[in-house]
Amino acid sequence: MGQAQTLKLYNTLTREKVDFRPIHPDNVRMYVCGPTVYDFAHIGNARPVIVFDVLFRLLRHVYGADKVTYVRNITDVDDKINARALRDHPGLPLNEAIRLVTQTTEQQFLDDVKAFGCLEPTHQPRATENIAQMIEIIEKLLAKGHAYQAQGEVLFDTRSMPDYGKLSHRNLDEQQAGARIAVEAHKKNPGDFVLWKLSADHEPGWETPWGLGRPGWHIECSAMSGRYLGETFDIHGGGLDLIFPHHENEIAQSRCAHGTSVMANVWMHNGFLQVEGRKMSKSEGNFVTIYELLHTEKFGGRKWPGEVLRLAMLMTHYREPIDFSIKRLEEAERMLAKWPVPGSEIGEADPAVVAALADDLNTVAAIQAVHALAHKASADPAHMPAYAASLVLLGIVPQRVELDDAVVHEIDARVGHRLELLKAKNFAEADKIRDDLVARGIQLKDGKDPHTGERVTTWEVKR
Ligand SMILES: Nc1ncnc2c1ncn2[C@@H]1O[C@H](COP(=O)(O)OP(=O)(O)OP(=O)(O)O)[C@@H](O)[C@H]1O
Ligand SMILES: [Zn+2]
Repeated sequence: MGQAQTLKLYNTLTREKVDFRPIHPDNVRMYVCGPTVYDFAHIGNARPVIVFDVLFRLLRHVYGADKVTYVRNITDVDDKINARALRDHPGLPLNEAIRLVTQTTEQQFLDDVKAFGCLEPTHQPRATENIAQMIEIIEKLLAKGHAYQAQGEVLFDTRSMPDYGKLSHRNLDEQQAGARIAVEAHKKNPGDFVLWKLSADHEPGWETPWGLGRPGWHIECSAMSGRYLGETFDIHGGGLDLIFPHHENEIAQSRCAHGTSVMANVWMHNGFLQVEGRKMSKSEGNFVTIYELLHTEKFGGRKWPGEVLRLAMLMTHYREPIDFSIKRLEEAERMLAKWPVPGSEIGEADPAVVAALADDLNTVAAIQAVHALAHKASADPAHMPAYAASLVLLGIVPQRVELDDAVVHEIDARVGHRLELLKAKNFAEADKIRDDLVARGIQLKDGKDPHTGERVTTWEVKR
């Protein structure tokens, strides 16, 4: 655990890699936008969860496990949730139906994420449990002239903030000039966004000075980050699609309400998981849910272990897009098959792994270093403790494989075929079979039957 290790992180705010210096090294604070709980999460949604789990692990390694506070929220109030509740539970009162949707979806999300070996964030606040904090921020914004009421809504006045648009590098004038859509009549500026809106009788609502209503999306994260991390904190993360408008508007609300010059010092965004070059998303309909991947045979005709998806995800740098495919999962699985199951003794992580991760989470280089270490640890147990510690940083635990009968049969048959090839002195083909099996983590041991003197081959799964 060395404080000497300086982390370099790419900051979307400045568009450059910076040396990371926490505001208080004994409480490093990170907020990551969590899921809106109306439907199963897809494997694209898993990317920020996994990427920021690696960062959480790294921060804990560098600053100490009890010196990092990680908040990932649950958005459990949203019009998409209301629509889903109406669709799925038409007989129930809306609020009851909403509770059913959010509770089951939230539980599903937590189960999904567990399969990826993610640590639990320090806090996982729900939006509906932070309404008072949202109201407080909106009151401040109104009092300071950064917000106004119009047609049953409280709106943020983007013109009231001179440097609005800094994160996404958008300029209000350009936006206005380029606006194709007519400005909604009640808005002062096209970029103004909803902080609060009135609810109809059947919609979920909370009593406020502006009537019974519900929050806009962005205000939730300002309220929850402020409550758990303070007005200014170290790192704010999420997927690339959140830069605008979500994060831009979080910054506007928090900075204007608190009178601060920054909300978070470092803004980090993961790239998209794509299918044939397009972002995996619910609206595109090109998604595979985490549940389907783990528990059904929908993707490639089989189930996939969570750690395989995790490794497949980390085989690309977090800011690059990933084109998702079965080939990629197979590649990760083959690599994992060669990694031994670590012993229980955890030593010091390999400096090469730490250095790679400290360079803006270079998981590609970190995995290469772990791979080399896995090889060494297989040959010499003295390397096991360092190997185990390095795996902890990546959050990957290679499991002993359980082979089903069909696979055992297939391997037996190939081993038998190889023996015949050897007898026929077709060494090239025989070696090909051996190499193939080795690539799957299956080690062959050639010997002689002590009684008959005949060549025999046994095999085992090496992990
Ligand atoms: N294809 C993707 N690749 C990487 N990250 C993604 C992808 N799709 C969504 N995310 C991220 O997942 C997190 C959860 O977001 P959210 O629950 O709002 O997803 P969503 O917007 O419902 O998904 P969708 O885009 O499919 O509608 C966010 O950080 C978002 O940036
Ligand atoms: Zn957010």
